[in-house]
Amino acid sequence: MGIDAEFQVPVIEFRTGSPDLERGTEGWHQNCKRVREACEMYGCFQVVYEKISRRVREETFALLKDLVEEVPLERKQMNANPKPYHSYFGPCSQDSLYEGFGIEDASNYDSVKSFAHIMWPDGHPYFCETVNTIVKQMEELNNIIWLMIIDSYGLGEKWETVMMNSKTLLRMMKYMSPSSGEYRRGLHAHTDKPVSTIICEDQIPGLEIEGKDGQWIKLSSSSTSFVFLVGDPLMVWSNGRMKAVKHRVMMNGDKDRYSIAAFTIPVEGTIIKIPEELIDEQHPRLFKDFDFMDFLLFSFSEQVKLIDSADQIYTFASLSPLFSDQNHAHIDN
Ligand SMILES: O=C(O)CCC(=O)C(=O)O
Ligand SMILES: [Fe+2]
Repeated sequence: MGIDAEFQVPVIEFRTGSPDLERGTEGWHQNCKRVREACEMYGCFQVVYEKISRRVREETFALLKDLVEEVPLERKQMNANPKPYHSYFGPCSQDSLYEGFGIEDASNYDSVKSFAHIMWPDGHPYFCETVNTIVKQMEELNNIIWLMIIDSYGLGEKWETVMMNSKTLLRMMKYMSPSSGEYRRGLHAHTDKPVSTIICEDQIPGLEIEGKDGQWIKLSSSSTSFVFLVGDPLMVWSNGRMKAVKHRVMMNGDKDRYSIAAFTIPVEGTIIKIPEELIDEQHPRLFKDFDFMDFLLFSFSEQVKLIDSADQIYTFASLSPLFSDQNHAHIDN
């Protein structure tokens, strides 16, 4: 399927200190509308957010490069967690360009500290401070977006608490550059299993999202922008209004790509449930309620490997198999 480099996903600017970020203002409501439209039409958008400084981004990526280059593999492999997608993955074959680390609940300083103590004997306090700072800021950005989503559907306070009860899983990634001239897969096409994701990349592009007709759209971000992606549980929560966008990472050129992603993971026992306000005659309930962790475990289980990533949520929670088959049958590449 082709690449459409011309096509752009929406770019929404959250200006620091402007009234647009004060809940209830005219500017806030305009942003709510933009965020909702982007999530419903594209399942993602780029957000310009200067409150997270270039400096903290640069420092984080410099530290990530040190981590990748300096720490021996045996230590990296000690970044283990029984929860799916929370651990270290090294290049598992010569074919693989991907290497990634996971820190659960990374806005909590102690979590970053335990990670750093495994990687470096002295616990690298500068790593802890920098990484914890950027995660807290990314979490704040995620919370603003979440409040905008709630307000865009006219929902009440109850939903704010549910969201604020989530934790942030940080993944830090390196994608090796392929041999010269090649255009190769760094990460397979998938939809995200956490509620939502904010991605921050370091200058080298590579992230692509699937557009309406199956064409791939390359995203290019700047040093002040981030990508927000709707995950499967958020799509369910919105009763299918929002789109969980399929995305992948493709590499070419001779530079490695580094990125970090803040994933929203609800606390243990959270039930993903469609708000009553989003169910009516025109919008009948499309999904059953489910425990978030059951879905995460399901989507990483052996039995699911043959199901396309975007279809897994329908297999797991759709109330109408027909809806799933007709709208989401496609073959992964
Ligand atoms: O590295 C990226 O830009 C994307 C990572 C991603 O999609 C994921 O880890 O789910
Ligand atoms: Fe992803």
